[in-house]
Amino acid sequence: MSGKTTPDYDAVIVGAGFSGIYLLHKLREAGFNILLVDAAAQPGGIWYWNRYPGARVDSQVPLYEFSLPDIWQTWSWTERFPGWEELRTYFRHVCDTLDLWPHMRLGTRVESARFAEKASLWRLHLDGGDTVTARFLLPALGFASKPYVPDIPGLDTFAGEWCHTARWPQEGIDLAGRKICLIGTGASGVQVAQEAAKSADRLTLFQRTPILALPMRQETMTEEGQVCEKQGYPAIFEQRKQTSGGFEYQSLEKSALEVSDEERTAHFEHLWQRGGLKFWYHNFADMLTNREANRYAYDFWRDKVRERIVDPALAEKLAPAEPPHPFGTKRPSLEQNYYEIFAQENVALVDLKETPIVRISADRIETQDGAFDCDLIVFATGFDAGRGGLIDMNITGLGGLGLAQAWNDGLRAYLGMSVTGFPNMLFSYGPLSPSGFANGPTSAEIQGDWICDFLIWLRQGGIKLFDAEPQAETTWTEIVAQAGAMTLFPEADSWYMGANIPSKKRQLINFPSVVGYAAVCDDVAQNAYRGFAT
Ligand SMILES: Cc1cc2nc3c(=O)[nH]c(=O)nc-3n(C[C@H](O)[C@H](O)[C@H](O)COP(=O)(O)OP(=O)(O)OC[C@H]3O[C@@H](n4cnc5c(N)ncnc54)[C@H](O)[C@@H]3O)c2cc1C
Repeated sequence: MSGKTTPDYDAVIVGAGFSGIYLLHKLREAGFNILLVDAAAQPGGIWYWNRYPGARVDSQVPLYEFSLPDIWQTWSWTERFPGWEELRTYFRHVCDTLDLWPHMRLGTRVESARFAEKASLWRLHLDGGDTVTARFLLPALGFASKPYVPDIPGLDTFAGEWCHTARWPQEGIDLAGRKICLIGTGASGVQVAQEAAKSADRLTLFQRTPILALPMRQETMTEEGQVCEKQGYPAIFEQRKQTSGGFEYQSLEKSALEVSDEERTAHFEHLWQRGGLKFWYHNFADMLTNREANRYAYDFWRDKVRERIVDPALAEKLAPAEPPHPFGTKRPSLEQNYYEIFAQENVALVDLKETPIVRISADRIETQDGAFDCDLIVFATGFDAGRGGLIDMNITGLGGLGLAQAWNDGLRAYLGMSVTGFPNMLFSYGPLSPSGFANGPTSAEIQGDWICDFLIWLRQGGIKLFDAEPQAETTWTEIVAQAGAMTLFPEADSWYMGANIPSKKRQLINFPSVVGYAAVCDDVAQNAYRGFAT
């Protein structure tokens, strides 16, 4: 195949999560010849890899599903916050209903992708040795394709089992009777902890920063109940595009500082009782921009959590009197009984700020002040978010420039989809788009529709090549930084700021408004795809 100037496909999509599947459906409908490749053996994206005990979504349905009527009219959920098994079954239903299987090559990793300049096409090397070519490359790798495992001395000498939550063995791991050391208290750490506490002989949870977790308030859902609810779905799907997080509500228009103490507390209480992430996205207008407003939210959260913890020393570690960072500037997760598990005899908390890990040996983790026996280490230590999966795909653009090299001094991308020097490539749910702040399916559909329209426009114009103009890329990258600077996000050492990965440049990696982003993308499209050289 090498040397051909006519590509095998109009486009190759990499990734079979919400973004890739939506793109495949839209582009096929528009008459393009498409191949979708995914390293995972089943569709579902992160819900294939993150199948640890307790893995479930924090965005409730119907927000966390496609808005395509053929799909939701023929599907019903059993839980408001579905787990990974149900999400995987949902994805199979989507692929059956939309007849996507013939266009998908699963269990196949893209090892590298190189832009062939003379032929103006992408050449992809797949594991197993095959090569495919495409006019357009559409990586839909999500932000969480590259798990991060900290470099702790001695891990190679550990005699037990260890794994990252996003590389949980597909056959599962029985947690019953195990001595488990769980490192990390982000969303995945909370979910594993709740499950492990049920049956582990010993669960030791290593915390660097307390998670400011919110009550999930899970609900079971019946088919009959959903028949009624579905009447409201089209409005909800429309509404989620009009908000900053891609959820059903926007933050309030009021400041937390302009209302009385009673009114403020009543709104906090209302959000708290309703559960889910609403306390994050439907709170006062200035919660994420004003320290004083934010502090009210933190204090409310702290007092609610402390009511559930009897031991004052433990309460200070899990819900400190002073906020570890402004509320909501690290992704809050949802919990079901997280704060209660620490009262169990088989559960212990280790504060890594007080006593950092020194090394791992054959059967224990050693910290500065103690040693903790274990036969299973679980790393819930997050991801090299945004860029990791793209860099690992070994993408080479014009003049032999690799993406890793292009991002050496920090992330840059026009509209969070296109990097100058990497023509005919558009990625979804990537860095400098709203991704990390956006409800997944909302983002998949907004970007998927936009990418599909762009490829149709190129086809209509007989245009075979586009590249982001350097100035457009620089301007967008600055806009994201400026938007971030107006918020409290830069005050936290979070993955949103790239701070979880040693040597990663500190910058806000996502644009903090879905609706604002969609408006800019629309405007670019209305203006003959301004900022793209063709
Ligand atoms: C544990 C966890 C919980 C989450 N919870 C929520 C939530 O509550 N709400 C929310 O909105 N979002 C949540 N997210 C974010 C989530 O990523 C999005 O909701 C959504 O799944 C993104 O879909 P995607 O298609 O863009 O990417 P993904 O679902 O990440 O899919 C990317 C796919 O690309 C494939 N891939 C990567 N590299 C290669 C390669 N080189 N070759 C071949 N295939 C490759 C991967 O195998 C993967 O299947 C969560 C993420 C994680 C990790």
